[in-house]
Amino acid sequence: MTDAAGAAPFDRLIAACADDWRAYVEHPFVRAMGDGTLPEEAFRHYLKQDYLFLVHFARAWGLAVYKSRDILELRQGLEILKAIVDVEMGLHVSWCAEWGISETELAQLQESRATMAYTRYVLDAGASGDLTDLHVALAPCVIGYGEIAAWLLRQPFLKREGNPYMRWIGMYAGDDFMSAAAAEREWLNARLAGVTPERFAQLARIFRDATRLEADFWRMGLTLAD
Ligand SMILES: Cc1ncc(CO)c(N)n1
Repeated sequence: MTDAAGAAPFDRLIAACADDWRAYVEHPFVRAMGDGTLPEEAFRHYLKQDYLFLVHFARAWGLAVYKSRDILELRQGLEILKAIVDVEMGLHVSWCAEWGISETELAQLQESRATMAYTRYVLDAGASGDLTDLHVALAPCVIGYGEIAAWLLRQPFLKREGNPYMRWIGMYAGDDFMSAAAAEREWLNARLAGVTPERFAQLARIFRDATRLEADFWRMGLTLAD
């Protein structure tokens, strides 16, 4: 689906905050995973906070269920919610274990300010807006991580052998995540087609805010900020 200028609506959201989007996708944390130089301590900090992120991410999809207007939307939200709770969180816990982070430690984590800012922003965008506002706030996660993994795979500096972060890259570049990202992109393109310029500007603001908060999440990992 394209507009008169030939760009899909979701690509126009990215174009509306191109510098912020690039700063997020090509963040120093991301590059350091790619070339394998990311300190393990930074990755561990990120993994722990990402566990807390996933809890609120699941809540956000619960909110999507609540904001649904028909059975299709209900089903879509419910399936994603179930996938996060039943599959992704379990994977995350076992992955943390491999990185030396126990379930007990996860249960006692203190949430960092960057995690709070980002997750509560998304929940508020959804609570005060409609399902489209919520999806737009979630797009930097759902679509962004796929873009990041795909971007890394194209970089000449990517270290494929003996890189402890290759598995992270492989997971987000994998079929499961990529097809979820593609479905999200399609849903957004359909929803954004034909919105008024005023509405588009509103959504572009949410998208930009959420993108900047994702970049802050990377920075939190790098600086070990609490
Ligand atoms: C912070 C963050 N954004 C996006 C994703 C992808 O689901 C994730 N796991 N964590």
